[in-house]
Amino acid sequence: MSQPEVGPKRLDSRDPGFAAAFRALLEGLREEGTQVGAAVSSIISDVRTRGDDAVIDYTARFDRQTLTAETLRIPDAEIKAARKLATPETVAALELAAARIRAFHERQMPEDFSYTDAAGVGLGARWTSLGAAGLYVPGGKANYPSSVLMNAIPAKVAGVPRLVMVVPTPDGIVNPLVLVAAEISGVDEVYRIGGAQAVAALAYGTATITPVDKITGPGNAYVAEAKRQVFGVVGIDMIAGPSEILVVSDRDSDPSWIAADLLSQAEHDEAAQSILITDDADFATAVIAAVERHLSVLPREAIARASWTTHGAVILVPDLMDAVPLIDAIAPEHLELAVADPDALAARVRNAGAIFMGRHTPEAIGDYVAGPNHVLPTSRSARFSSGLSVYDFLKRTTMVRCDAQSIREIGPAAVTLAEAEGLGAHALSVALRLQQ
Ligand SMILES: NC(=O)c1ccc[n+]([C@@H]2O[C@H](COP(=O)([O-])OP(=O)(O)OC[C@H]3O[C@@H](n4cnc5c(N)ncnc54)[C@H](O)[C@@H]3O)[C@@H](O)[C@H]2O)c1
Ligand SMILES: N[C@H](CO)Cc1c[nH]c[nH+]1
Ligand SMILES: [Zn+2]
Repeated sequence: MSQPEVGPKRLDSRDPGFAAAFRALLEGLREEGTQVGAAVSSIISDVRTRGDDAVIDYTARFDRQTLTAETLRIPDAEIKAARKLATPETVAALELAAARIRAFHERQMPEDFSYTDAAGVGLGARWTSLGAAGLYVPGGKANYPSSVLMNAIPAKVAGVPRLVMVVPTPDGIVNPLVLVAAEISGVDEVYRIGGAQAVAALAYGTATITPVDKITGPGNAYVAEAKRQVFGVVGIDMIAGPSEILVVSDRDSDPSWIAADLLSQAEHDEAAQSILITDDADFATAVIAAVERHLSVLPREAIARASWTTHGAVILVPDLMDAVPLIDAIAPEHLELAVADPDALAARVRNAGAIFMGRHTPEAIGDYVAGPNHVLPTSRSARFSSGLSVYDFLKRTTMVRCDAQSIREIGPAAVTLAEAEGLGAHALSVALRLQQ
């Protein structure tokens, strides 16, 4: 295919230069390193030393908001009052989304197990929730109430007793829908702070904010770097990169639908990536033309256009099954299969954060109301990780129970292994119990 001067990259898997062009495309999916490490580490150490005072100073500097220790937290009355600032349809839509997300995540709850083996040893594993989870909600360019539901509901379903949300409110402006979503999903405390200082406060605590056990949620480069730096003190979910969508479509899809699907992720971020794989060159051309038509009516046209023209790609393959190795290499955050038999393709795909099956399942339905989580692995990390779930808010503890008889059955082998490792106290602690 010929390359247009501006627009998505066009690749054909039959071209001799395809392998190199595809490698370059994958390179573009790699998370870019950030240059904010030193600034973030100084903010974190300041919050550890000066607590609330440091958080208040950074909030004044970056969010142009004057707070005191007493006003860091958004009062429950203000959160309840937010409902009156939202339209009834929006609240109803959030409630429908919450119910569907809750129902899906309830199905993920794993079961404890226990049994007694042939040697008479009692064995098992039980799940317990984290004690406290911190949810970061971005407050600058993107401020999504749907992401509040997606982070908070799995934690609630897992049984986390304390859920703490932080959201920067630049110039004091709060998005009421974010507060409504927090209330619907059962968030216990909300603080009007953001950036690395909020992450540090959640991880280390201040006089006002009791520390949490794990921090989840997306954010800008400062937030992502802060999460990296506090990992180990607390758990984190993932470092989320820009959104991605990969659509595989045959010629029978409506080009206008597919164009809108590609733009649905392009409009998130200039760095988002939207890729179409198809087996029909005319269809590819029709989708590119439809993208142009849609772009001009989008409220976030500039962002979507920048993303599509710099990171968009259309790949032509001779047969749709030839898409499978490309999908696995891209390991997309979202994979849409707009083909006649999505099951046949899906069965062969190993790497994808979430799969949307068939022409009537746009990715955007999953962003809001389908039920599965929309916090998904990006930057090819679907090769080794999964989307946010109740498992992120649970941990497993194993249990062992020997009695005088069963320890005599398995203990001698433990003594042998301890001696082989030169660990005398290990050997002794078992051997003493064999002499009863
Ligand atoms: N993957 C997802 O699901 C998803 C969802 C929503 C948002 N996002 C991403 O989250 C990001 C949100 O970023 P945002 O900026 O809009 O909001 P944000 O809340 O992440 O960042 C705002 C904070 O950044 C800090 N900050 C800004 N400039 C700073 C500086 N010079 N030095 C130190 N700290 C500074 C401030 O403390 C401010 O409160 C975007 O990149 C967006 O794409 C991703
Ligand atoms: N698609 C985004 C995650 O990649 C999530 C989102 C929030 N609102 C709309 N979409
Ligand atoms: Zn989205």
